[in-house]
Amino acid sequence: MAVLSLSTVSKYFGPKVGVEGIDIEVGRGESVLLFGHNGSGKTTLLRLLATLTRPSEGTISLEGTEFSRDRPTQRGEIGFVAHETYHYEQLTARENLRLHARLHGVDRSRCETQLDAVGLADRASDPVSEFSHGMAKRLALARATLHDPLLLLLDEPFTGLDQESLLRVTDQLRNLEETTIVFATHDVDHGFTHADRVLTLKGGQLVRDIDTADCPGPDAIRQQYVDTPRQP
Ligand SMILES: Nc1ncnc2c1ncn2[C@@H]1O[C@H](COP(=O)(O)OP(=O)(O)OP(=O)(O)O)[C@@H](O)[C@H]1O
Repeated sequence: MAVLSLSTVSKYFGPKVGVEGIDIEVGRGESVLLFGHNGSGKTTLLRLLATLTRPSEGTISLEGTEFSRDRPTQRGEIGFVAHETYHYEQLTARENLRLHARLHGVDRSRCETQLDAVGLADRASDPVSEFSHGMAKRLALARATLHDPLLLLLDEPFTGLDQESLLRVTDQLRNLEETTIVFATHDVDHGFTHADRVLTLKGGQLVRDIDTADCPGPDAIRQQYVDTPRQP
């Protein structure tokens, strides 16, 4: 059974199309790259999957249970690293993770494991306001995976990372074999390395769904990007 199912999902912003008529099934442990021009619907789709916004039409299910329109109960099964990192800037890295641990009923000792995994153990007592962008992003990944979510959503996880942060983040992702991952990135090289499938969006619609195993490499994806003209 698919872990994640979308059936004719659309999201409209007034007359504007966010996404339209999306049908997707994603299996456990599968890693799916969302690809497309600016404005093609990647963030809208991630926000729908994160239950931060509701579809205008269609249904989304996680492990066979449909997201309820009023009160989605699946948030505890989902981890999300958005464009913004949304930390409490005045709190330390450890305090940020402990808050999240309390919220999800996770043992606080796991915070230390996570800080270590993203290479922030020696900065655990520093306020996040003193962190670089890459460090804040690493902490966001530690927070998003702290409660061992079934579904991990990542919006541009590689953007603005220095070499060390990039290695830490990619290492973390590689270790999440059981987690279903949906991520959007313009960094095709890293995206391709971590994806089992590439979904291409255009004007909010899903126009291509290919397994990376059937694709010659990131250049072919890049070429497809060039060949897919922008929506007017
Ligand atoms: N809150 C909103 N109000 C109105 N229109 C919106 C809103 N959010 C998204 N849109 C529109 O929905 C479409 C899809 O936007 P979205 O942010 O999902 O694209 P994207 O593929 O993530 O782009 P990028 O690569 O720039 O991050 C765009 O036309 C955008 O203008």
